[in-house]
Amino acid sequence: MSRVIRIGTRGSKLALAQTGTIADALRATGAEVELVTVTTPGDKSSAPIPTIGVGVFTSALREALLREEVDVIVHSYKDLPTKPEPGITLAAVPRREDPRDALIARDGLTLGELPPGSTVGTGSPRRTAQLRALGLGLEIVPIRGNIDTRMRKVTDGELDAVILARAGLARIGRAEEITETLDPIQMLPAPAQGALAVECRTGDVDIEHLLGSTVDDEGTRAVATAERALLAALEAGCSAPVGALAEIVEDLDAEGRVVERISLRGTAAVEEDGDTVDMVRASALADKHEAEQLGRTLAAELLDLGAGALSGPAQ
Ligand SMILES: NCc1[nH]cc(CCC(=O)O)c1CC(=O)O
Repeated sequence: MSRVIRIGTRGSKLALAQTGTIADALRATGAEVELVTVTTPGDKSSAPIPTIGVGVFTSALREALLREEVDVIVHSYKDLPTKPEPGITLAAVPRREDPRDALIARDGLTLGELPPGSTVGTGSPRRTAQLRALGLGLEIVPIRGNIDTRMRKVTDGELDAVILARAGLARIGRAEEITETLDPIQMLPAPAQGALAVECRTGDVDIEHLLGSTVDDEGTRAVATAERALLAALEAGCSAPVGALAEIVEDLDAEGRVVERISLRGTAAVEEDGDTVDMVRASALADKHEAEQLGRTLAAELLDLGAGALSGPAQ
């Protein structure tokens, strides 16, 4: 392509790392790529994310895309609102990193080794609810800030531990400080955690085809679709207490042939007067081409089990 491809990015270390992988992949095809930094209101605010809403990091990037200041934008998929944005196309979902959550604790401790009363920092209602459900007697401390700021609270001795997405730590080169990668049986990740969403303007077919043929990964798209359909059906924003993990698994069909299916596990909070009183869990299996339906079916099951129809920021 003869035109220079402008990729819009936030200025954080994580955003630059994520955008960098897409820029590198496009450059490898011979394309000329330029990075354009966009400052979002979410970068300037110090309010807790559940208060300011999930859209704060994405809307400024989308506005820059719609104003034609940039041609491609890259998000952490889990930070995207579930509602589609008119004029914007999800052109690629690249191969996902490890979706699990990670513990960074003092003295190399694991979750099970933290004594009752230990302080664990997280700003996520999903992580908070699942930690409480484990019944370890941990004290959950609300925190925010970028990954480095959160990690510093452990190295400075202010907190005993923090929980962060493994993918983010890997992307900024700090995965070796993880003291335990949490088993999804204890802690289901956020829907689409560890995956990226690469967007372009609807109708910009050159860019759409380029992204689709270079960085899109069909399997990741399928699992992320199942997880996000579950989230959407619960009408929850990314900061609501919902966890989901879909995986491609091999199964046998009626004739004994090996086929790929999607397995989906989900968890959601049972709420009373806005407080989480319990977490319910369920799982299901479906054909690889029925990702969306699988997510909706599992959401219906979680609602039957008492999950609250969530009213969180669903922008
Ligand atoms: N909500 C913030 C956010 N958005 C994406 C990531 C990490 C990368 C990812 O999950 O893809 C993080 C940090 C975290 O949750 O630890």
